[in-house]
Amino acid sequence: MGPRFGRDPHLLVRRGERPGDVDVKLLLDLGNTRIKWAHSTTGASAFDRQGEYLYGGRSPEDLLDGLWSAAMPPESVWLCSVIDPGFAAAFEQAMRRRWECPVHWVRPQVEGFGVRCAYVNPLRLGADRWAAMVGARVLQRGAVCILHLGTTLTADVLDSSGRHLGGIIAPGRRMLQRSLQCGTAQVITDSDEMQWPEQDRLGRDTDACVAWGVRHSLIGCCREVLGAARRRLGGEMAVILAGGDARWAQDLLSCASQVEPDLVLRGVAMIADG
Ligand SMILES: Nc1ncnc2c1ncn2[C@@H]1O[C@H](COP(=O)(O)OP(=O)(O)O)[C@@H](O)[C@H]1O
Ligand SMILES: CC(C)(COP(=O)(O)O)[C@@H](O)C(=O)NCCC(=O)O
Repeated sequence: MGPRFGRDPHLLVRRGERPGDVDVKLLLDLGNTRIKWAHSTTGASAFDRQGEYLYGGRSPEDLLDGLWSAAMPPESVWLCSVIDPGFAAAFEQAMRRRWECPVHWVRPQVEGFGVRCAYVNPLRLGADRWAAMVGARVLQRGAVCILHLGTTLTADVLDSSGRHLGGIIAPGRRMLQRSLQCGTAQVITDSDEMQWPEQDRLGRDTDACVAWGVRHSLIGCCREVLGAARRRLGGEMAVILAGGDARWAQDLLSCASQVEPDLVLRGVAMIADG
């Protein structure tokens, strides 16, 4: 029996379509907030985003029920993970038990897929940041700044030769909001959903003050990074916005940018294609 997507409160975007019984790679992006997954048959230009889940405290077995419902197992699995290594290992074992197919981990490299990593120890770089840079090179051959607005806000800058010049890691939208609630006694907000009433960009109650504070923190940080990237590159670059809050940020950044919520999966597809 296939997964019961319709009744699952954790499925956020759209129901996973059943892959046909053909050789399909399963691409997984295990982020700190959500699992995103896609199918790929012919590589980077043809990956097919399937859906996304919040983890919701569920077991790997439960999560897998929602990821693949075809009779044939995937040809291979490509796993890009930045979550707890113990949970990721349990996830891998569950997949191996279920499908007996190869499971490949995305690992950052000194150099590969047209990208040269700035880290002295590339294995310390998040696998999702590496995959995003590989994905960005498919989309942009020139200099590029990736702003990834997920659980965290990360930025990574590549010059036109694919040299990674470095980046930043900062708290993301929900993390910022929750840190205020966790770290204070009286900053209490009514909901996780933030509203930005079009006033003068200053709040007049706690909800609005937090909403504007979070927004200014994120957008101000993005603008600082873009300025630093321009100075370092000595000129303009393309801007790619990725992650769950990419669309939200695009409206606010007032610069030319391309939204690619699935940039990590695009990179994983490229890596899986060899
Ligand atoms: N229903 C939701 N649950 C959690 N986060 C959401 C939701 N809708 C939008 N978001 C935003 O998406 C961000 C997470 O983006 P995502 O790309 O999934 O992160 P990650 O790759 O780190 O798992 C959160 O910071 C949050 O602001
Ligand atoms: C910075 C990150 C937490 C971002 O994860 P995300 O917000 O996409 O879930 C992840 O890339 C990570 O754990 N990186 C390891 C440290 C580093 O990149 O230097």
